[in-house]
Amino acid sequence: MNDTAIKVYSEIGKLKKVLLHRPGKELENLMPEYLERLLFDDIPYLEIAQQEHDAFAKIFESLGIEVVYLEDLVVDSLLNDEIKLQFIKEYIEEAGIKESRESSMLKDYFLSFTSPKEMVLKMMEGIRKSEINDYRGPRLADFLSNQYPFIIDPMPNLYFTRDPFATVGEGVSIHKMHTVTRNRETLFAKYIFNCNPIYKGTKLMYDRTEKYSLEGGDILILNEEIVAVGISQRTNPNSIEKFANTLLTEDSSFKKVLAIDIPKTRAFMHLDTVFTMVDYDKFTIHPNIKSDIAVYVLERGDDGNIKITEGKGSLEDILKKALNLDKVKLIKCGGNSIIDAAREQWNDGSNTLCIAPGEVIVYTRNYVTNQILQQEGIKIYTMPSSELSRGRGGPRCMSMPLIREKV
Ligand SMILES: NC(=[NH2+])NCCC[C@H](N)C(=O)O
Repeated sequence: MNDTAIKVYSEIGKLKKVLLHRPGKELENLMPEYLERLLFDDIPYLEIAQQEHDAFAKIFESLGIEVVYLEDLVVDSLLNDEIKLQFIKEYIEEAGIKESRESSMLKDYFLSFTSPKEMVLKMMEGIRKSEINDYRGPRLADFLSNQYPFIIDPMPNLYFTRDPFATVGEGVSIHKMHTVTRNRETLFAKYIFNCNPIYKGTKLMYDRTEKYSLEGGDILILNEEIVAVGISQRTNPNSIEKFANTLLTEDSSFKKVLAIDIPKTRAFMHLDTVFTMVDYDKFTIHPNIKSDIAVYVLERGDDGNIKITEGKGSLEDILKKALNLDKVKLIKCGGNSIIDAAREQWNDGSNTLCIAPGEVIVYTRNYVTNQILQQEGIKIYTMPSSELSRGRGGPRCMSMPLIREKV
C-alpha cells in the first residue's frame, strides 16, 4: 500500500481525493417490474443522469479535489491473466450462474473484450439474453419465470460509492450488504483492496464474508477518536460490535463507536439519509429523528473486551460530549414545514457531502434546506439532481472520500 492511499479521520476535513462511479448503462437495464428488488423507485434518464454526475465531478475538479473512478481502480487491479480469470469466475458465480454451460459461455464473452475497462463496465451493466448470440435459451425455467430478460442482472446502485465499502482512518471496511443485489458490488472492492498496487494491503476493518450486514451510508467519522454508526434498515447491531472490535485497537486513534438507533424504513435507510455533519459543530437532521433517540457507546474495557453503555441525554448532549463542544446545532431538513421536510428528505436534502469545514455539496432541488444551511453560515455548492435523485441517494452517498486533510 502506498503511504497516502487512504486517510480519512473526519467527516469534514478538506477533501483531497474522492471515489465516484459515473452511472452507466446499468441504469438502462432497469425495468418497472424489478425496481423494488434493485432498490430504485423510478428509472432515471441516463443521458441527463450522466450530465448531472459530470456536474458533480466538475465541482470537485474546480476545487482541486482529485476524482478517481471505481471502474479504473478495478481495471488497475487486474494485473495479470490469472487474476483476471479468477475475477471473472467469481463475478459469474456471484451473479447466480450455476450451470457450467452458461458460465463457460459467459467467461468466453468477458474474455472477448479487448479493453478491460469495457469488460468491467459490461459487468456493471448486466447482460441481456438478447445480446449473446449463442445463448441457447429459453429453458423451461425461463418460461416459468415469465422469460426473465437478463442472464445477469445490472448493478444500478453502483453510483452510490459510499455503501459497498467505507474508508475509516487509514483502513477500509468492506461490507456484507443487506440485499443480494448490492452484495455483488463488493466484489470490486475485494479486488481493489487485494490487488490494486495503490490500495492492496490496506487494513481491513470488516469483510464481505461476514454474516451480518453493515453499509457505508451508516458510517460517519465524527473525529479521529469517534465513529458514529447507524443501527438501521441496512446495518445490523451485531456487525457494529464486530466492526468496533477491529477498529478500536491500541494502534488506532479511534477510541469509541457511537451506535445510533434510527427507524428501520426506506425513507431512513442509512444514517446519512437522515443525519450528516456539515461543520465542526453543525449537522443536518431529518426532523422526524427525535432528540431522545437511543445511542449506545462502544469502547474497549480494561479486560480487553468491547464494553457497551447507553448514551445519556439528548442527541445534542451526546454529540457535545463526544466532540468536546459547548454547543452543537442540528439543522432541520426542510425547516419547520412537515411537507417541505418530507419532500426534501425524500430527495436526500439531509445527505450533504462536506468538502471542508462549513462547505457542502447539495442537490439544487432541496432549496428550502439549502437556504437554511446558508442562513447558518454554511457555504453550499449545488448540483443538478432531477435524475440522480431517483435512486434515493444524494451527494454523500455518491462519493467515497479517499483522502481528507486532518482538521
Ligand atoms: N448511503 C446512502 N444513503 N445510500 C443510498 C443508496 C440508495 C440505493 N438505491 C439503495 O437503496 O441502496
